[in-house]
Amino acid sequence: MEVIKVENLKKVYRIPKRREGFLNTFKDLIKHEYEDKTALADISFSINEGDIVGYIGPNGAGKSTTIKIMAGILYPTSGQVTVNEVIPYKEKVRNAKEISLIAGNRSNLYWDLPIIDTFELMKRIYKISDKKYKQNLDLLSEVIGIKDLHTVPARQLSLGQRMRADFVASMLHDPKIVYLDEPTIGLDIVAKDHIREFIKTVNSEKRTTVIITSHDIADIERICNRVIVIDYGKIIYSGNIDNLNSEYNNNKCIMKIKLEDKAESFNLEGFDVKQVNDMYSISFERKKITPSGMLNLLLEKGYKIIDFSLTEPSLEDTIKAIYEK
Ligand SMILES: Nc1ncnc2c1ncn2[C@@H]1O[C@H](COP(=O)(O)OP(=O)(O)OP(=O)(O)O)[C@@H](O)[C@H]1O
Repeated sequence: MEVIKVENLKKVYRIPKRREGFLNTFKDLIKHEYEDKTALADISFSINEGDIVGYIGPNGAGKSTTIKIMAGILYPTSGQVTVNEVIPYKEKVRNAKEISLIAGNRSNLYWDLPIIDTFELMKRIYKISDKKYKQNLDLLSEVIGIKDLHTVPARQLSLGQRMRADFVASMLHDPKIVYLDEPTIGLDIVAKDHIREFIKTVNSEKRTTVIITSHDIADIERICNRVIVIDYGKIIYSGNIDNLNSEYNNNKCIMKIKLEDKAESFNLEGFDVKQVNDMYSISFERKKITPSGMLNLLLEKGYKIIDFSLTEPSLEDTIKAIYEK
């Protein structure tokens, strides 16, 4: 079932022009001039219930702008967004009941209060019943591991603990859709894994739809079943992660070999060869030659191979290649 539909979304920011110099600053105060900045040129996609979608792109691509429009914080310049059959920026309150927006660089917790007080406040704001509140608080605190921290003020928490408490605060009302903007930014590897597992658990137990933006490709690789890549406010890829690798890398693979005779010079015409320490790395496309075909070719040419390994470009390599294009 489709829960989010975005059609021909466009967002142009109007920015006041600022010129250098005292006189110009004075003139700018009297007569405002503006310039247009297109953040979203034309974005269309739909997302089904229970999907975990990675919404990625380089800095300034338009990810946060899209999320803010879907969350009802911003109006688009043109186009249409429907979230749970609601136009989010027109019916903000109705929309807010069904969603949650969690940003790694901002907190929803009250700084000086014990975190349980923020949770209680969420209970009142969202009119959560006593039964549901208790159930969710117990379950979420247990899964994310903050049961012992309920009485600690937010300002005394580490970044990782604060982030986990933020997740609990934002999930108490059982949102159908969760927007995550850089949810693991600044966290250590263990804390990142904890957050990723939590997202997967909530998604599978409650069928929560999750849209996540992150510059940490591991977030996308570990939890998403689909990815949308945008750049300059346009979609450049939408589909599953495996296809992304084959579509952009032509099923490239890299064979690293170590030769018996270290002094032997090595070159393979028609292939990209690099020397890395005492090994050579050969890049080739599977559709041109299979890995076993490559091994046979090397043996036929008389090279004595004493060690070898085969790798495929990581998702990070693929996405880097897309951004560079
Ligand atoms: N409030 C604003 N006023 C003017 N321009 C803005 C505003 N917010 C964003 N922009 C511009 O719109 C474009 C898209 O910004 P946006 O924050 O959506 O990108 P992003 O993909 O989230 O980037 P990042 O990965 O760096 O967070 C950028 O060029 C940015 O400078």
